[in-house]
Amino acid sequence: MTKLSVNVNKFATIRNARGGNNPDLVKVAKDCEKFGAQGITIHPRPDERHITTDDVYQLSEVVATEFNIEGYPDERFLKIIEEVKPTQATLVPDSPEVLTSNAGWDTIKHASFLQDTIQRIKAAGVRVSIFIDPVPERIEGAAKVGADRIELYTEAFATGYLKNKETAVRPYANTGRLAKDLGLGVNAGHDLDLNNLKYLKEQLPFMDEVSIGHALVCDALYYGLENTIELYRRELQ
Ligand SMILES: CC(=O)[C@@H](O)[C@H](O)COP(=O)(O)O
Ligand SMILES: NCC(=O)COP(=O)(O)O
Repeated sequence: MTKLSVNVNKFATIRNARGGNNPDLVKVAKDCEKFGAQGITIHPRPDERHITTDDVYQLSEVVATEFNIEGYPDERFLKIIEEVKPTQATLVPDSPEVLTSNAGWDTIKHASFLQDTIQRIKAAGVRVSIFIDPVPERIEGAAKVGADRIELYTEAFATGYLKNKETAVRPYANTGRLAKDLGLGVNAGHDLDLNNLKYLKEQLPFMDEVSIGHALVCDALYYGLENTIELYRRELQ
């Protein structure tokens, strides 16, 4: 089964736009789970443009499904992980000023840093996933540095899907199977939506989790949150 983890960053973006507590992120997360989300994902960026540090601790008290915290593993992030102990930490090589995540890890160039970081997070009893491009050598590198899972960075798939879906999915299917053969779990995320998700699932039936935020929140503006989560879950059946 491929679990749907709803990334609630953009609900926090809307909330922060007016400075109050509407939408209430704790209520949103609980409702997402009530409507069928099998996980909640957040990405507490250093500038707190959406998810704040307070959000992290408040959500950690209420998330009853899988709690996935994404981010660059600096000391601030690692302290949060060690204190909150989420289900999963997803390491993303983002610099603080990026508009959104735009690259996966070079697990060869940064092997030593990743190995030490993963060891520290695992010592806290937290599962570790590495945000990664579908490059075979880097998938092999993820296994070597001790990751539990990879998260395939699917922006290139989403973009290519609109032109030629077979070509777009091929590197993801190949490296996803390689990861499985190496004993890694396989997550996927970034720019997945109601148009491309079903095909990705058909070609990578072994995926453990997809984390979806931006498109899902946009769809919820039209279809409502409960209906939208049901629509995304249906694409993963
Ligand atoms: C790692 C990933 O692809 C997403 O979680 C992305 O980081 C979303 O971040 P924003 O919501 O800030 O665009
Ligand atoms: N890891 C991907 C994620 O959490 C959400 O990415 P997006 O759907 O907002 O592009």
